[in-house]
Amino acid sequence: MNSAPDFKAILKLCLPELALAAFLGFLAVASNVGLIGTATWLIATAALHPPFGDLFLATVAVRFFGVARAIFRYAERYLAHDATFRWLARLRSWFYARLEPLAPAVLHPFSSAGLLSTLVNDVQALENLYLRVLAPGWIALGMALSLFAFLFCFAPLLAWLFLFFALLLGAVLPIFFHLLTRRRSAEESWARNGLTTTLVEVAEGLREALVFDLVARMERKVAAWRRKLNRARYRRGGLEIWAEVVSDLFSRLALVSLLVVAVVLVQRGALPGVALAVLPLMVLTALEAWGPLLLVPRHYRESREATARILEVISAPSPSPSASSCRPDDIYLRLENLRFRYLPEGPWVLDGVEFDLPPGRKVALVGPSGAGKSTLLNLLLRLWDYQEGHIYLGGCELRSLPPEEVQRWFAVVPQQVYFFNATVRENLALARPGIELAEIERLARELGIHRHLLSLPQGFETPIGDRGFMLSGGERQRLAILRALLKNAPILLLDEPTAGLDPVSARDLFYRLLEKAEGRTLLLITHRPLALELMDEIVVLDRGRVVDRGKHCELLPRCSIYRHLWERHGLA
Ligand SMILES: Nc1ncnc2c1ncn2[C@@H]1O[C@H](COP(=O)(O)OP(=O)(O)OP(=O)(O)O)[C@@H](O)[C@H]1O
Repeated sequence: MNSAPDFKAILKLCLPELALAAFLGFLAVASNVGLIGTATWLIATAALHPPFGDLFLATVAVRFFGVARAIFRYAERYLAHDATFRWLARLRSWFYARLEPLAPAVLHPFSSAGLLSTLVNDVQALENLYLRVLAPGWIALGMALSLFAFLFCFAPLLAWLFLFFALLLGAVLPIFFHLLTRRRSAEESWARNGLTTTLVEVAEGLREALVFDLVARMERKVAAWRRKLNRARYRRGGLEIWAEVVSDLFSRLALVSLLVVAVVLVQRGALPGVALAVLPLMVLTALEAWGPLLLVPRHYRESREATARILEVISAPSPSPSASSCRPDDIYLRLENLRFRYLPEGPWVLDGVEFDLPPGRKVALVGPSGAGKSTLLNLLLRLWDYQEGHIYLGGCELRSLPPEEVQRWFAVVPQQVYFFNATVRENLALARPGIELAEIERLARELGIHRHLLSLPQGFETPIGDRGFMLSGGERQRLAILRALLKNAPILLLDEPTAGLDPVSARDLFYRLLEKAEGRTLLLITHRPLALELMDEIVVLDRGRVVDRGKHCELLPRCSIYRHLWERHGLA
């Protein structure tokens, strides 16, 4: 499934497999009603001492319905759960597949806690769509129609009375209680979302909370949300208990009414005496299937809200291009009058940037903090789409190329490196699946970081924890460089690659990196004057504009921003 479905399409996704399960559920309830009906008939008739032959068929029917009820119930549960779990798994994979190309540009209005809650809770909430909305609805509807037809054959008045109570218990009461509890349910889901978001914030910001002595404040915040959630649950639960009591009272009232009418009909000779016990008991048994209908409107609304949140995320316009037949014939990168801003009304972060990056050339992009250097790197990787101007890669407009195609040409060391919770080797192997450890070690040796990696507790097999938190800043940076080089992509994008290393190690590692990157195109983003004299060209960026460009020795005397960069580091 490629296009974003609406609520109806999500419903249709689960219909075919689950319709069979619901039909089996209906057969289970019908068998139960049949069992009660035939058993009551058998007992009532047996009291009149008829010949055994008259009871034979009913005895067989009781056995049949008894066994059928169990088999149908088992088959329904088995099929329903199996189909629901498979459906949820499909829904999650589909949601993730839609989510992936959106990251991070389109997702940035959503908080990570919100996304997590959508991926886990909202998809899970759709489980109720079948189990607590569709199945009880279908089963009750099927039962209402068949029992109505059955009763109509004996006594139309009883059939209409049954239909009246069926509608009252199955539609009027649930809708009435839903209207009554709607505000409470909304309060509950608001409090649940608040609690989830706060808990994720607390988990992510624990270190800062400890450092700034905010733990007590955070605990109070969590406790406040928990109290709000408990209060909302308590209020909603209280109302639902009342709803159950009222619904139960009405089913008893249905039984009494049916009995009264049946007595009158028997007295008038319109019904055989034995029907007095059989028909009302069958109705009472059938009405048990009406119990779950009380919560159908609530679960339906929750499923709709969950679907709306899922659709809100995945319906965001994806940066995928319209189909383009252009294929880059080389790796010549050209930026022409490039303009970009993060928000539609926000300031231009890049404003008319122009420069070329021919194959094999080494260019540094320097400038003060906030000049837009990392932003430019994100545009080159197609993580965001630019609004005006052009970026050409091998003659093709970058925007018209699929992000996967673009990302194939680049290896990157970003400012904030992400590592998976796996071993050093596994994280490095991501650069080139199937790569041999020997090759990783060879490159690590050439970069001069082999010794560092071997000094870790289990060498290359050391687990590095979530986001690599078990490594030092310098170790993370070394790994990131090694991983980028292992990718063997023709263009290297380095955003402050040696941040976190002391100046001597940084210089040593960078020189080795340049050696290994010989022949590849290199774009170095930095505001530290690191080996800039070795660059073919230096582009100076300030407030989103290229203010100067040239070689180190040309820029130093004439460009004040560049000179300032060196002076700040005491090098000019
Ligand atoms: N996701 C974002 N949403 C909105 N604004 C952003 C976002 N990321 C960056 N910016 C803004 O864009 C501007 C350029 O940021 P960018 O990170 O590209 O600068 P930089 O030159 O790389 O800075 P530094 O050298 O400090 O890393 C800044 O004003 C920053 O606040």
